[in-house]
Amino acid sequence: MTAVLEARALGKKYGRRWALSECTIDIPAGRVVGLVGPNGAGKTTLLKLASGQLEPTAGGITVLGGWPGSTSAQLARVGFVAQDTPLYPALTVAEHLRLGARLNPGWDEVMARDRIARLGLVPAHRAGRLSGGQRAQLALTLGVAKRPELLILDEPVASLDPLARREFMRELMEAVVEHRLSVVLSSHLISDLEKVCDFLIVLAGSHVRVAGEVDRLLAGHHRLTGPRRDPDRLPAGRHVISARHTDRQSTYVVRTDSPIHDPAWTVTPLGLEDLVLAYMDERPTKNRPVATEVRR
Ligand SMILES: Nc1ncnc2c1ncn2[C@@H]1O[C@H](COP(=O)(O)OP(=O)(O)OP(=O)(O)O)[C@@H](O)[C@H]1O
Repeated sequence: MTAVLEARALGKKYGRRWALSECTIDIPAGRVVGLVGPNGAGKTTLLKLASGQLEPTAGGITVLGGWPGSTSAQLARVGFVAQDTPLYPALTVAEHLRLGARLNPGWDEVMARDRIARLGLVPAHRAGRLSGGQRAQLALTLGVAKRPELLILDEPVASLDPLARREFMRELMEAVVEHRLSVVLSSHLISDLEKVCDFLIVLAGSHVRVAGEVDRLLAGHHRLTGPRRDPDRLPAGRHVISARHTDRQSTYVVRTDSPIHDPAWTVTPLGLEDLVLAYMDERPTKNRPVATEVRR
């Protein structure tokens, strides 16, 4: 299967500070990718590099086999909805749709109109008078109706109410299935991502902490709970991702390829949120391997 996004030692510096560093990932086509990490981790920077809005300082990135933003054909294949839903405040909803139709060769007029009607957006209203959530819905409509092959969404649902969020996620999944759309979606709402994502990237401190298929990542990580002890007394071959201790008890999240049969430990599986939090909690250390899963 072709990769929708390939990054090799990708880095971006603002002034003297790296916003993204040594980012190497392969995202297969047809996936819904959840991009998570703490504030300032580098998520928006990665998404802007992928959509051609920023130039790398180091390394390289290809999207759908081409340089991001290099040609109008390449731009037409990638949809991007920014975190701050940039619209033209003086233009009406209908004028935004007309602009979308003029700028995008694959524009789906029926879909755009249906979506606007279903959301109850009034075509004659100016974007500057819409609520934050309504603006986000309009921006999302423009991104989806463009019919891109890859849709990049930077915190698209943050300003939507819970019902609208659920509805949007459902529509997104329909578009993935019907139009073979690939999606990269950044969000702090892991419970939403859990429902739709089959590929996960955790960024923290400008580095990729983990990347791979959600099922395989969940199968390869465990929580170990037992009497307090140091990590060097853990069974061999386990990478410690996070550790917490009380006076009497230690709790580790470990990555391992083999089953753990050690009666000294209670072994429990992890959910997506536990996994994400463990990697976000991880202190950057030079010697700790980045758990990047390679495509099969
Ligand atoms: N235009 C800019 N000029 C200087 N520094 C920037 C610029 N944009 C981002 N940064 C810095 O780069 C780092 C990564 O920012 P980025 O916006 O990519 O993080 P993020 O993971 O998207 O954060 P959030 O979850 O808060 O949206 C931060 O330290 C931020 O301050």
